[in-house]
Amino acid sequence: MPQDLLKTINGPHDLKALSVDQLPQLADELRECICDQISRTGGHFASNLCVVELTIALHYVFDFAQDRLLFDVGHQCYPHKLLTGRQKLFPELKTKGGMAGFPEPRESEFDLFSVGHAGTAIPTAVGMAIGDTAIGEGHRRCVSIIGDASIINGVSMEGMNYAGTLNRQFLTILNDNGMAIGDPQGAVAQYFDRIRVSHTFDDLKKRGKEILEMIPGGSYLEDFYHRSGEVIKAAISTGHVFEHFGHVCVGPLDGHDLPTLVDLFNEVKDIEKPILLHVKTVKGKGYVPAEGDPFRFHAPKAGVVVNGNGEKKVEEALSKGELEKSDCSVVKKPACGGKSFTAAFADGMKGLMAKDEKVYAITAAMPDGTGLDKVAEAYPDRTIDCGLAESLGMDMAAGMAKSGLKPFYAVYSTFSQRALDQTFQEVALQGLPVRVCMDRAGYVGGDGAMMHGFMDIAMNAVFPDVVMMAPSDESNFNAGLEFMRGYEKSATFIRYPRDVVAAEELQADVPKYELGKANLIKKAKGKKPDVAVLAYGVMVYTAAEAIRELEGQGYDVALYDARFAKPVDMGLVTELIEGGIPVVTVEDHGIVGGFGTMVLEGCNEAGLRTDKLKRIAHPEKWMYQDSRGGQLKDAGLDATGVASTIRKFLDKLSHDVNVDVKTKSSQQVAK
Ligand SMILES: Cc1ncc(C[n+]2csc(CCOP(=O)(O)OP(=O)(O)O)c2C)c(N)n1
Ligand SMILES: CC(=O)[C@@H](O)[C@H](O)COP(=O)(O)O
Ligand SMILES: [Mg+2]
Repeated sequence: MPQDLLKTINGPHDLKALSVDQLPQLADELRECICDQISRTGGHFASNLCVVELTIALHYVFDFAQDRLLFDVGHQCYPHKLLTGRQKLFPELKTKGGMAGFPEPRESEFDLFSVGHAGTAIPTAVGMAIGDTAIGEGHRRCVSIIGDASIINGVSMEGMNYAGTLNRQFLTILNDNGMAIGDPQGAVAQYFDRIRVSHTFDDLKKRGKEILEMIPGGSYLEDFYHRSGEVIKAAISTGHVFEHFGHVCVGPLDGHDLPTLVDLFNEVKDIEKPILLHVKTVKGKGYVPAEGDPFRFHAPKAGVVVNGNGEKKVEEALSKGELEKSDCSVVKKPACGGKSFTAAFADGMKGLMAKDEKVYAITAAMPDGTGLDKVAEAYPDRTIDCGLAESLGMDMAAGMAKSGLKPFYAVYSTFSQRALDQTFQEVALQGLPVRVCMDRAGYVGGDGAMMHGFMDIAMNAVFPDVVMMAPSDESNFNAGLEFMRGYEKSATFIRYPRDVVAAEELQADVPKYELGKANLIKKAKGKKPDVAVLAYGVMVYTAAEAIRELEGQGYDVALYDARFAKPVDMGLVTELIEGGIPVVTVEDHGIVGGFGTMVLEGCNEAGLRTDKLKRIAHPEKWMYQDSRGGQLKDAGLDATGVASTIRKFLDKLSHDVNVDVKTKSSQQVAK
């Protein structure tokens, strides 16, 4: 398809110039453009296909140069970006200088917040509605789109609760595709499922009169009904759960029925009430394999989606009965070039669960991302998905630990931020042995600034007694998990990156984890090394590579796997500093409050000199979308960067010593 219409759209004004009859073709072209792009670069897929009609209809009716549009999570913003003048950026999706994978105000005035975490759209929309009204801009309409899984997130519900009291236009679109990344969890998901049948507008028209009979006479809804347009009359819903949150509820409607959506938005756009529009959609709509398996097509890697031609082949095979919808796994994931830390975690967890029936695993809507889907296959009764609710996950873990279980909460570092207060009060303050396993710790690559795990040490190390660890490779991961299983005195945290574990490990026999003890990986050649490197987590391997370069240049370096950021191995640090050996820390975490800073603070507490201590960590700046390798390089955290920083540090120290010696001798001469 040549995408003739799409090419003419440089902004919503061009879209508005089309006739409603042309919109379905535009929808097809948008889908093809997205399929083509994702086949080449990977990216969020099924959710974008899902909102094509909704996005077109919204931009067709509203004016988001003025009005407010907020996407929850934001992983479904590609059609929006393609309709708001960003087609040229799309080929470089999620790469440096290219299009961000999430809403990004730096890119366009049509994106209001830089977001990727769920639960943000409704509460921020409430704030904007209040703010706009207060400053005399209340004519700006406010619209948010949220998925069926994200709406159960605590802060979404809090937003709905407040929104129900707003006395102005406020439209929330519940995009109910019956999916989170995997299956949605909980009672609300079951409720949505019961009202899953998607009514076409024609069906609904037949129900129009029945609806009126269901509306209590004299109620605000009856009054509203009589003043409403035809679509609202047909689709107004009574008894919807969000009616009790003070919203007029409309739907469920078919979220792919473009003409009806356009009519509906025209009818609701100026209604001065909070309205909840419930639409039923198909995640992956229009790409048959994704419709059959939206879980696998949530965010496929490059090559998983087969471009236009391949799609036709799949469709053909389906129509000939050569392929079942459920069998769409014929479209294989490309080899990822090594075992991921996530896979190592899943294997490690299975090992723990095999030997200890008190071990339970929890995820908050990330079974695939955290590897717990594999664990659930082996231990379905001891693996819990609590839904898209990180704070709930943390509190459930607290309760389970209190009952005597050994909960391991697998959560992305960035999403664990959403459970900070629960970690503080319900876990740490109680001294409960919750085991928090933080995946995606460090730079994550293409998802960009909001998804890096750059503050998990800073955020959690402040709690007295907790233990913080990071494994350098798979053997250390297993040893670390085993330590956590046995440690009952407090919460334990382990962090690991969106990366692969080393195929060849640095140590043949990995010693057990001992609280607060680093592990010597490589001795210096001489008695007193030029420098000792204490690396944290996977950075041990980067440091080892940097050291090979330094040794080639004549430096004698010792390497330690720090293992613990809390407690820091102060015995080792004291020995090194008192022995006059410069110490360099290396980590994939923010410099503020990171492992190196823990060492620095430890030295300060112990009255040790810190002039021979150097921290290598994330610089204090936002790091936007790029490959993880690119981000590490930018931060000076690739092997070359680490070697160069160490070299400069040592050069400076020897220069300072020389200056010192010269100053002293000239002072002696003067005497
Ligand atoms: C706080 C938070 N936790 C987890 C995620 C990871 N995540 C991204 S999309 C998604 C599922 C969202 O489901 P839904 O809201 O129904 O949207 P859909 O993907 O179905 O379009 C999850 C769990 C996230 N982005 N933010
Ligand atoms: C939108 C979202 O939050 C997730 O889909 C996230 O992008 C997944 O990241 P990974 O690819 O690292 O699992
Ligand atoms: Mg959904």
